Amino acid sequence: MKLPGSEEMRAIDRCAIEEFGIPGVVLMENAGTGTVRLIEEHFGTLSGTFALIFIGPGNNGGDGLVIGRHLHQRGCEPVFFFLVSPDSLTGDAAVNLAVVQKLKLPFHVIDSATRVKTIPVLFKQIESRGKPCCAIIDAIFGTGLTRDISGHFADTIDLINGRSFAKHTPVVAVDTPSGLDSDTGKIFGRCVTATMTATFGCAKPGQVMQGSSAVTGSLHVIDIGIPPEVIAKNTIATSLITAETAADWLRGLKRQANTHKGSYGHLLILAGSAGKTGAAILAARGAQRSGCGLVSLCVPYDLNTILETSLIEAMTVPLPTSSSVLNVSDLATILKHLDDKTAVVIGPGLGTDTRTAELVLYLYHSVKQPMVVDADALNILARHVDQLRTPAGPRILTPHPGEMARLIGRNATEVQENRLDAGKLCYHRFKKKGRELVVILKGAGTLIVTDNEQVLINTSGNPGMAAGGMGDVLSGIIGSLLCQGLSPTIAAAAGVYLHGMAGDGLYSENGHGFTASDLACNLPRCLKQLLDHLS
Ligand SMILES: NC(=O)C1=CN([C@@H]2O[C@H](COP(=O)(O)OP(=O)(O)OC[C@H]3O[C@@H](n4cnc5c(N)ncnc54)[C@H](O)[C@@H]3O)[C@@H](O)[C@H]2O)[C@@H](O)CC1
Ligand SMILES: [K+]
Repeated sequence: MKLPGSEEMRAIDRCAIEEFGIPGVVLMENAGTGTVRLIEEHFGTLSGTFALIFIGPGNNGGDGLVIGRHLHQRGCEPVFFFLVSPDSLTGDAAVNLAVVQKLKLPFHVIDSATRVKTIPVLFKQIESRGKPCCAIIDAIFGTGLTRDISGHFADTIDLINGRSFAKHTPVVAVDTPSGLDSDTGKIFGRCVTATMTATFGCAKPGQVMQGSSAVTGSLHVIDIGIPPEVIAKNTIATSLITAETAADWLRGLKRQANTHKGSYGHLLILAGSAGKTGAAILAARGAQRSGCGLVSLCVPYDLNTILETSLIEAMTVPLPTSSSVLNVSDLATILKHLDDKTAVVIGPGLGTDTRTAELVLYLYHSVKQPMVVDADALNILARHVDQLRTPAGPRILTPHPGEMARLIGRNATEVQENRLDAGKLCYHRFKKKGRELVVILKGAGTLIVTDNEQVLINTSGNPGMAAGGMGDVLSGIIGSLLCQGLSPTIAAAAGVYLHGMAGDGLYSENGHGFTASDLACNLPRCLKQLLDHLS
């Protein structure tokens, strides 16, 4: 599913209007009627009720005017609160204002803090006539919001959110809750907390970012008559990873009867140190349980027994001069074992010892195979950004917010406030010309930034996955999908979806408390479920 940002949505609207000849007022009409239909479906009959409709300065306000007209048509009394002078409306919004004025529908101009305070009084007056309020409609700002909300706009949003005068009345956001940056999910100072959002044409990237559902409420996409040809013709950088897309990407993993392990690649994992052997084990399990043909691990000599006894189906390479951590002095042995491998995972539980760091930097630069760079390998990269040369092969970086903060020189809160910007910044910092790079920013709504700034946002996963070892399993899954022939971007995107899906199965059955090992065990079932759905 495509998620156009505000610029892209403007281009889509323009294309529908100018190139395909669909008038803007028609799109606005469809947006309004679609929203009213949605309200009716969810909140029941509208006849004999009233609704408060807050109208802002742009076309979002125009949508609100259409909504009011159609509520009126269904026997619901619309009460408009204009947050700007009605005379200032232009274009399609002004066209709809003229109709509303001809119908003599009631309105109030709320253009100061003092006037905001009159809203509860007006509400009580209307309610005393014996009508219930069916909804509060937020048509203040849509995709045209560009700066922090202040003054009487902010006061109105605070009043809507507090609404002690109308505690149980649902709030319906038109296109997007006013205050939510539809590109990034950032809040412009204030934001309407909606019960439901009716968004037009397509969902927007900011609406699916971490935490945005707290302000969008349930999100519904309304078809406003933008032809699929218009969507196909316009470049949209962001899309959603769904079960359908993941299944389609994994199509090639369906197995023929006559097959052997050599067809599914050989993954080399460089992970683990004294006290963190579990990270290496979990990465290997993630790889094995997502169908990797063969898995080998390069391990410090002293830890070899632990790994060999825990991973009986994997092979290990005990490194002679590495004791508790991987050591650059074993480089020659590692390079020898790299020769026949399809892909590499480096980082889980490695530690950041200087001898390990030297090894990681060398391999990041020189390994030709695609490489998943995770955990401590990322912490090492973060300390040596200036020394990084063009890598010899594709790289997939898999930071969680803390690691991302170190990679881009911000703190974790800043990363979480604008995950999209953080992902893009990291991509540009590590991108080298001619080499494929994929950045995966983990967390709720994991996002992936890849070449040409394409952004993919994941829809699977749950709070039960906030537990140690989950990331290690993910690195193994992605390594395994690379081994099975998927491109770095698709391995990353399908891997992230599969990982979240395996967690979702466990969470929906028993809630949180499942482990990364449990999740790994659930991978074959999820993979099968996805592949079975393919026609
Ligand atoms: N043909 C179209 O373009 C369609 C547009 N539609 C609606 O139009 C919306 C986009 O319309 P607009 O581009 O007019 O944008 P908005 O309606 O979001 O409002 C933009 C206006 O708000 C002002 N503004 C921005 N930030 C502000 C702030 N912090 N404080 C005070 N004023 C601020 C701007 O100066 C501008 O006047 C969509 O979200 C959607 O609801 C729909 O009707 C479908 C068709
Ligand atoms: K809105």
